[in-house]
Amino acid sequence: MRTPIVAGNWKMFKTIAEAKQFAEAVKQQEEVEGVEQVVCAPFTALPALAEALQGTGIALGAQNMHFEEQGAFTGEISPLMLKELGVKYVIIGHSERRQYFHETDESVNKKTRAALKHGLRPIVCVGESLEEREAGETAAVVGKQTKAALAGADTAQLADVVIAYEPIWAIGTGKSSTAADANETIAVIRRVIAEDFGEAAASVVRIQYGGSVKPDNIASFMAEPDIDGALVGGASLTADSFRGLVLGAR
Ligand SMILES: O=C(CO)COP(=O)(O)O
Repeated sequence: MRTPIVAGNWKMFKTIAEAKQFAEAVKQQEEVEGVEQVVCAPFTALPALAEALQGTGIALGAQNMHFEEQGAFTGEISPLMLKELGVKYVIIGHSERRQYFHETDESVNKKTRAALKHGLRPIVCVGESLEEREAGETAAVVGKQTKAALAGADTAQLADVVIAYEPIWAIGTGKSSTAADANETIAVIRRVIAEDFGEAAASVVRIQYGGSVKPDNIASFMAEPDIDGALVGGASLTADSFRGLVLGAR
């Protein structure tokens, strides 16, 4: 049994004060069992959230990291720095980072392996563009991204890996994939992992859908056999909406 996982990706939203307000609002709510919950916040909000989220059942996540432990890499944050803050998850290779910050399959692979080496759980993002989808290349594109991201990982580490399938055309557009289409592509991802790491390892990897997930559509995705959770942008920004997502994922 794979435990469902709902992760909020706050992107470049929320000051420290706003992040604290979110945590305070969450504390007023009753805890929900049976769903792993993660908030991936901007670096600047992580220290305050590490404290403010204590006792809420929400784990802390980052949105990126460098693959080296330290060095002359101006502006970057290392796995050790995230660990020190109590960060548990880190988003790797989000399509916005691939598109705007030149992340490649190779850097995604280095970061994924570095996260696993340091005991951070990577949420590895894969997904096709609209052009690729219309050309019938979805399975090939996400298959290649998945294989490249996980190359060289230890089979035993796969239980700590989360893959987020986020079709680029569905991100922030209000146009989500159908649950059936998302499940079909996620099944492809699982098959590709099985080719490289075996059926047993592939069966424990959690694979999320992301792209315009809301409290009122998350249940339809969760009803699909291969979808284990969601990576959510816009709808993760308020405590009420985040709770709606978590309740819908049970
Ligand atoms: O990019 C996403 C999460 O990483 C999805 O964003 P939205 O949920 O805002 O579409």
